[in-house]
Amino acid sequence: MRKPSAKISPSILSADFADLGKDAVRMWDYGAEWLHVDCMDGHFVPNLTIGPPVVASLRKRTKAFLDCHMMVSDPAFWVEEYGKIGVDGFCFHLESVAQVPPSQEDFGKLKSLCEMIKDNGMRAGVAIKPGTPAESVEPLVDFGMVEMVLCMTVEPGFGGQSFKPEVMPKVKYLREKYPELDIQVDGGIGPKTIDIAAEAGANVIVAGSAVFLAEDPKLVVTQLRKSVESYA
Ligand SMILES: O=C(CO)[C@@H](O)[C@H](O)COP(=O)(O)O
Ligand SMILES: [Co+2]
Repeated sequence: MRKPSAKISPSILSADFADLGKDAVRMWDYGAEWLHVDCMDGHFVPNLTIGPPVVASLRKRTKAFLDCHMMVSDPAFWVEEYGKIGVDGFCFHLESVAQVPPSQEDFGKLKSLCEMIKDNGMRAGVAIKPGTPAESVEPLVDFGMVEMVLCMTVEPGFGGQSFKPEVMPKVKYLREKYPELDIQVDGGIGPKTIDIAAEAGANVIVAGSAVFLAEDPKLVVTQLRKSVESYA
């Protein structure tokens, strides 16, 4: 069975924040069907980025699938507002809601959070840090609570870090177990690292600095897609 289609999601964390609208539009023009929006609250991670007003302005500018990566301590607090804005994907961190591995009580919380995300018109995704095992998210996939697992390939918080190849066995394991699952990788992905991630089975590709700092960002978007498609 082929893995799901490639989705390229440039991370606007590396864009020019004084010109976000323009950068969002040009990513769509370069062929990126998703736009990755890193929402950080300064608590879950030691960095502060953007929230609802900016995400709402982005929504007005782009037709891309708005892929919000919620690096926040209380994701449930934000669900309704992001739903109203018209965000497409709401991906919360497992570690922000549950112990690792999650307890029985945590599964109750996770289930209601995922239901809330869907009731507010968004796709639910779960993100895990490099050190969090794949097994911790299996029940969320098995019970249809999430449609995407994001395997972080750097510690969340900042763009421009180095890709962690040690995360790849986790991606491989999830791909073998779930051939139709959207598996996203995020952190340090670019032309030099994409083949490792694509071969492991990732199909949703986030790239920030590799796209925005490139001389030819369109070429990078095309290279990322080609690599994912060649390992389909
Ligand atoms: O979520 C994050 C960082 O926490 C990412 O989305 C980064 O913004 C990706 O940037 P690069 O590593 O591709 O520069
Ligand atoms: Co991200």
